[in-house]
Amino acid sequence: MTKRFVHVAAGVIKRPDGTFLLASRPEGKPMAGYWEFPGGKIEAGESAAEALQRELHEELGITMQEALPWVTQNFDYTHARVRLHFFQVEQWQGEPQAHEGQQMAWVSPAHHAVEPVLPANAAILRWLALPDQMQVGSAAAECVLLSQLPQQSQRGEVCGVLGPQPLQHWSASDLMLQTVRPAAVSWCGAQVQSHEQLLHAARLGLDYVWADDSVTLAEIQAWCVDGPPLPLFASTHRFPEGLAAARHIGVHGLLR
Ligand SMILES: Nc1nc2c([nH]c(=O)n2[C@H]2C[C@H](O)[C@@H](COP(=O)(O)OP(=O)(O)OP(=O)(O)O)O2)c(=O)[nH]1
Ligand SMILES: [Mg+2]
Repeated sequence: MTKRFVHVAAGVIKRPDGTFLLASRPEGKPMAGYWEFPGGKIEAGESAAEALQRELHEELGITMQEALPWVTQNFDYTHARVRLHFFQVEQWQGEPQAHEGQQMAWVSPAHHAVEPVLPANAAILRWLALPDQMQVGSAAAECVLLSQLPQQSQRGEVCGVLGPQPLQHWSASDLMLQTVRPAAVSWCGAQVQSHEQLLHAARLGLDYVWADDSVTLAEIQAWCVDGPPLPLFASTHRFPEGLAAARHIGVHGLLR
């Protein structure tokens, strides 16, 4: 019999300098000593955001003021099969305090400094280094080239906070020909035009997808309802109101 999912809400509590909070799991819980994002199980009748609000108050004594839905991850532990609903929390009241005897650490995307981290969180930690506004190549024109001419999309560079690092950026049609993520690249993403393509990118373990201009706002909203399985970029002109509006519905960032 397949185990039922235990639904969990977890918060990436982020300060303006980009550092975020990790906490160690207290003694007595499964996987005690492992580091995690504060949060916990969603109780009957609660939305994921409501559960996070309650957990952050119980565990850290803070009052969350806004939660931006981000990504959802499934993981099979021996103790449970979990579905993790991650949010980014950038506004809260109070100073986080360890209410449950946990250790706490503010860490940066480039340097986590605490170990071991719960295995379901490995991809999450990588993804926190993705900028929220991205273009591929050193000029916007190259981005257009990369996305429109698949034969030229073998290798580019991610700009933004990543600095120049090898990137594989596939067109939607190239994506569907792939069966594994290439080993030699630091970052691997793809253009997507359908939900099927988005799910394929997640199965390959990619770092992001870009819903190109052919994807409607309604489709983007539908893909975000339950949290996309990996960071989702949308096109800049799909969100003329800007990045904040996109993040509000669960889009990671904008790509031009
Ligand atoms: N809070 C949190 N849980 C995570 C993360 N990653 C991850 O795999 N998990 C797993 C570990 C657990 O199996 C599950 C969370 O369940 P939990 O038992 O810690 O939840 P809780 O805080 O409500 O604890 P309790 O009241 O039941 O003692 O999700 C994460 O980043 N944060
Ligand atoms: Mg917890």
